[in-house]
Amino acid sequence: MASSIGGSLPFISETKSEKSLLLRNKTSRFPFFRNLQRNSLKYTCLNSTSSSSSSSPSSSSSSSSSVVRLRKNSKAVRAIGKGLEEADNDEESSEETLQANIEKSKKVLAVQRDLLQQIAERRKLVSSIKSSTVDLAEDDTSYEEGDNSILNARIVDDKETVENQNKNVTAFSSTYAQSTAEQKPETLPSTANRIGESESNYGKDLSKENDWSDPLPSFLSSMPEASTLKVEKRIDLEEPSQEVVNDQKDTPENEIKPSKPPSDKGRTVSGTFARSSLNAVKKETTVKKNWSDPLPPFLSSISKASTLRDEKQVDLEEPSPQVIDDEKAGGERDEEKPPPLAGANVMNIILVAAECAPWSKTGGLGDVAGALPKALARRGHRVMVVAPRYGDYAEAKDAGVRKRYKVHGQDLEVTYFQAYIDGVDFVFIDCHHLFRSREKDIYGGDRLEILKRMVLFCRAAVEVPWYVPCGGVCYGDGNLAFIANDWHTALLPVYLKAYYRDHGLMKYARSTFVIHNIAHQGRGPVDNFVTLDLPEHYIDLFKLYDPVGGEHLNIFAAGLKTADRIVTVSHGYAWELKTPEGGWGLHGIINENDWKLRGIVNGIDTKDWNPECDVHLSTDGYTNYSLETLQTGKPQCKAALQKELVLPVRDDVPVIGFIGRLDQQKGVDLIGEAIPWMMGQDVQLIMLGTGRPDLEQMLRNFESQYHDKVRGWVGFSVKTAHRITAGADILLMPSRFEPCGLNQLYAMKYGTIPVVHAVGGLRDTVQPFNPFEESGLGWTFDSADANKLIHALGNCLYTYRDYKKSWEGLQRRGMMQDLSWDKAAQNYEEVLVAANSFNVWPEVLGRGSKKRERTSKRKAERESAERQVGRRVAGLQAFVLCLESGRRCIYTVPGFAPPGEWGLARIRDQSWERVIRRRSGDGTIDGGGIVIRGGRGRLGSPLRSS
Ligand SMILES: Nc1ncnc2c1ncn2[C@@H]1O[C@H](COP(=O)(O)OP(=O)(O)O[C@H]2O[C@H](CO)[C@@H](O)[C@H](O)[C@H]2O)[C@@H](O)[C@H]1O
Repeated sequence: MASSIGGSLPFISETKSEKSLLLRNKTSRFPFFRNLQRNSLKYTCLNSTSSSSSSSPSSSSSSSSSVVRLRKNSKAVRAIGKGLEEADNDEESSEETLQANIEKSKKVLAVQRDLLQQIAERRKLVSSIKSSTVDLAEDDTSYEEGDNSILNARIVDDKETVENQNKNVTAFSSTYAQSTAEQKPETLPSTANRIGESESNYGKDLSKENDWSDPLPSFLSSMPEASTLKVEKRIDLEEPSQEVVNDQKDTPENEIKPSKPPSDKGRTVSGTFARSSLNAVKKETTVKKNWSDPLPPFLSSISKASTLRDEKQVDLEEPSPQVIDDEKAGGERDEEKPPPLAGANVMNIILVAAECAPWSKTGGLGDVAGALPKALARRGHRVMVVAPRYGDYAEAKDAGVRKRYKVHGQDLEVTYFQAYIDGVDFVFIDCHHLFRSREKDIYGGDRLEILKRMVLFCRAAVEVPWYVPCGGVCYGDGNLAFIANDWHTALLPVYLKAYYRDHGLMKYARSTFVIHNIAHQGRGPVDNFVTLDLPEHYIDLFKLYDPVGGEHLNIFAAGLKTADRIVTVSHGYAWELKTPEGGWGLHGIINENDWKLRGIVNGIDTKDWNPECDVHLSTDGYTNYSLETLQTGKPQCKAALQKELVLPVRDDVPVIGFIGRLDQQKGVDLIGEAIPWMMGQDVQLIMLGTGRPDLEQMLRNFESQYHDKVRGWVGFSVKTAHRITAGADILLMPSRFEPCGLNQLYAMKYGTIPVVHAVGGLRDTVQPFNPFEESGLGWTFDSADANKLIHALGNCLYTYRDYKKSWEGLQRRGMMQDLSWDKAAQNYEEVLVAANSFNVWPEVLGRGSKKRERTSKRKAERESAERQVGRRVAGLQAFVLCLESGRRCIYTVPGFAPPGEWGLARIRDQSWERVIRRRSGDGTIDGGGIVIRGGRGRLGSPLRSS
């Protein structure tokens, strides 16, 4: 019988020690179970008793001890048990007596069953109350609105029911409690409940932990347990213990799944826990709100817990700031702050330029200096822009740093102003004497004066990472990359080398020199060298002889030679620079340094130059427009432009725009040559520019001569530039050379069709229209010739008039391009990484061959290299870059990757040094470096293949 009962009721069949073990297991996983353990063991005895007494009359001792226990625990049970004892002692009893005893036994069982039944019902009731409080907590609105009558009635009903139910078990539980000397008072109220928990599992397999759970995590489902509440409370108010977190993770029914895969595991777990805790707190508070004292014991304890959290209640309707912060922090970090796009290549970048939009701008350089750094910052780099302070810039505050420099015998004080905008530190170097006086004409003054400005600017700029704290911390030279731009800052790489690197300082700061326009080189007499304040032997870097300038001092040349990398702003221009026509006397140096030159096409600032949100289109009849509203928005802008410039407001006439410096480069004179033809067409021409006086006058003449068709705006107006770009149908760019050109990019973004001379960046960015395939972005002409311009413009006008669909296709294709800086920024990053890596090479190679020296220095080299690359390097894979006689030629270790191009070198059992030496030993390398990617390991240690 016992076995059969045991078989069907595994819990009963378990030995005490087994059950104890089971409970201990539970206890170890759920802290609150520790408080249950003692009581649970008692229930185990009780259950054993009942099962024994009912299952096996022969096991009298067991039966009798059970009855003794029952007597201790309940008056009713005691009375019946007494009857049983008497029955046991009377072996000669009649059959009726036996029958009576059996009946009595049955009654005992019936009473027990009844008790169990009541307890089970009570437990159900508790569950339903809990779920109703969960509903309440979840439905804050209806609760808050005060429409609680039905709810309150139900709760009162429930409460009464609970109290009635409790009365039924009070005698049992209180007696039991009294008889249990070691029982702690605070656990008493929940005793019955625990019985309920135990007994409701009667007939179930308790080894299945599901029996202990409801949909809530187990520590929450045991809310009635006061001690449990305390545990919860502690957990809620403090960080969850690792054990608790692990318990949750380990326990299937308690799984609290993170909503997102944990990037920061600890934080996610913690955040999830905080949310769970919040729910628990909410439930408890709701209970407190609806139930008045006297409460059933287990609810009193909830009340106590709630009271203890009174100060938190305000936060409960709205989650506590801490919880929100936690969640936000987790969420934002996951969603809004993904790992940097630059990954392990993250570095400190300082872009130095003579102008920076929107504070100072005369052309495209200002645009680039204002936009490229933001794109680099978006990739995760720490980025600074250093520019002169020509005026009062509202955003920039005095950094409180003062420095003095002597330039050309003049003692000059420099101050630094600083702003942090869009993730970029903008540092403006102020020197009233040299910069502030030039607000209206930043490149004005005589040659020496300009040279002095640039000398001061570059000397101060190269030291900014040491003196100007940004966000409280100076950049320093760790993993630092300078980006110098055009001749104005070509001295920066030279100063970096002469003042610092030659002396073992800023050893791992690198410089990249960007060519926006090689036509301006900072040429001057060789005598000007003294102004540069450089060691005598540096003069060779500057001296240049060419048929145009004779022997002269060339700032641009020195920058090209000294920089670690050279970038120019398009692929086409990179090629042109190497030609005598495009190199402007520097093509020889460019060719020599071809290995470090790369073309990267500019992007555009899609916040500034975007028809959808262009601030200059929000007034005066202009409107913002998008691809969807192109057909209405753009004509509206066109009409507004015609109106503003007092031209006939006509939708059917093509409006041709020109924006740019009025100089030889921009080919504005070609427009002059084509004007007679153009005026024979039904067109309107709007030109905006400033520059050479003769060309400015030309614009004025055109306007007065063709007043019904031409407007020539002489001046610099950013607003008008934006409005022409939006209102014109066609943008003319007949530049003789154009390193990149930004206006054609802006035009395409605004649905304005470019007609350009296919040169430099214009050729790279404006694919010619192909009417057969309906492809391309505009019209190009292949030489700087007025007739060619006329031919291209004629085709364009023809399409505009007669092929509206093709025209719209051109507009849409242009607008749909991704012209943002993001791609370019990624390319710049590659260049900066290469600049950083390149110079590992001579330092690694340049050591003596003696083994001891090698060993002692290797560590320092390795550490330096690691510092420079900014992380542990090498390991499984390495790129080995070697240079051969000025040709860009990248080798890898023979046998492991194809030579002559980038390749993956899987280097087996070869030390870093041996790799280098083997290559250098066979005479194929006369310069070069190493780029290391990924993996773990250390430079200098054996590199093993995976
Ligand atoms: N009168 C005026 N009023 C208002 N705004 C005016 C203006 N004249 C010009 N601009 C603006 O200045 C910028 C000119 O940029 P460009 O790239 O066309 O020429 P720039 O030759 O100065 O730049 C050099 O550097 C850039 C950046 O690398 C290269 O794209 C380019 O080919 C190279 O010559 C545009 O934003 C344009 O709207």
